[in-house]
Amino acid sequence: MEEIKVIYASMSGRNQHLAEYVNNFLTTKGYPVINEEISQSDAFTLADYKKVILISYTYHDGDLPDEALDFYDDLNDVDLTGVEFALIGSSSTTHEHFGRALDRYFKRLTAKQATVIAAPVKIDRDPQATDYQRIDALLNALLAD
Ligand SMILES: Cc1cc2nc3c(=O)[nH]c(=O)nc-3n(C[C@H](O)[C@H](O)[C@H](O)COP(=O)(O)O)c2cc1C
Repeated sequence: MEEIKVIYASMSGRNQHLAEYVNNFLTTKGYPVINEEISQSDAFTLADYKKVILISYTYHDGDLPDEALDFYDDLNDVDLTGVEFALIGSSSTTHEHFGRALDRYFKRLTAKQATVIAAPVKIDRDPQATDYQRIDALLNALLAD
């Protein structure tokens, strides 16, 4: 089966945990997974994949994590035609711009001809059982076609 890329940004561990959950979900179904922390991930290789899962917290005032900025800038210079993305992130409703980093990715990825398969799954801090169900549904949609 085709390799699926999972890229995550995490400062205090929640999104790293979500990346591990996603990895387990995919490998249990038999998909090979490449798992990368975002500062180690090369946006120029994204077009080599058919399916990518991007997992990120939101920082500052509704912005991307600092360690994601190079990756995000490089997205300007790639053509992602034919690549499907799913966006997931734990952030916090205590902040004004809840999970807005995911909205930024949504806009940029679609501007670069990627297909973002659904609205981002935004999770308030620690994931609950219903959040895992939302993640499962998103991943099943990503795998469906
Ligand atoms: C300084 C700071 C700024 C933050 N700003 C936002 C924000 O603007 N919007 C938001 O939804 N969450 C914000 N958060 C919350 C984090 O995104 C949230 O705690 C997230 O679960 C952290 O994920 P991690 O454990 O993977 O690092 C902020 C957290 C900190 C410490």
